[in-house]
Amino acid sequence: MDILVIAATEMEILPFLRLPGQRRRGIDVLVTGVGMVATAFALGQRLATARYDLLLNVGIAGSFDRSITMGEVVNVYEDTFAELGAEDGEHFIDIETLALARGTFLGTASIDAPILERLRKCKGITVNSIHGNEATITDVVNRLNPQTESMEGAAVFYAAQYSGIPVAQVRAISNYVERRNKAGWQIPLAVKNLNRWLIDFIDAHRG
Ligand SMILES: O=C(O)c1cccc(C(=O)CC[C@H]2O[C@@H](n3cnc4c(=O)[nH]cnc43)[C@H](O)[C@@H]2O)c1
Repeated sequence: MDILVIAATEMEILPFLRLPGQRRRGIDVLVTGVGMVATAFALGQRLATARYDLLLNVGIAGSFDRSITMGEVVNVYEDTFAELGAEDGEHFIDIETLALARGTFLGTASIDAPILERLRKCKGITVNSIHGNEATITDVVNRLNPQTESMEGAAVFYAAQYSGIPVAQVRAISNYVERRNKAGWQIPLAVKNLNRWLIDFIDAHRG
């Protein structure tokens, strides 16, 4: 199985990148840069010249859901471009209601693997700006009821959908989505747990 692991930054998958090459055999890694545009561009370029059986987007993420513990690794099965649409005074009209494009995409990998199945399944949104304002957080929760937030997930699902390649998104929670509180972020814990999961997953699927 040819797998492409996609991460926004090297920092998020450094423990995986430090594995001996032999253990990473058959697995390609793409570090895209942060955000939807960088991700779509890098992934589009890669998929123009290489074939994969599975795209696996990994990274850290924020959580709206306080029942998810800091550092928990989750399976984001659905992801929405939360800012894609139009403002109409106080209201927001999403891109699907405008009938201009699809705004929500699904993880499509039918991986019969307990290692993926045992993760909590979460509904995610993808944003250009990390939420850090109580009013806009309330608005997006009321509108989309998301559990997680990243800056790339929906772009990876989009590229996978239009390339016809199965895709999964696995993220570890580094912070709660709240008024900006950088001191509360636990990036090292999230990166450690994410990479433990990734290494177990790859060991189970290499070959
Ligand atoms: O906000 C900062 O000051 C900051 C400083 C260092 C690193 C970062 C990040 O790595 C965040 C961007 C990165 O992580 C994902 N992520 C993590 N938490 C969230 C979130 O609450 N909302 C959206 N994205 C988040 C994201 O996918 C980026 O790739 C930030």
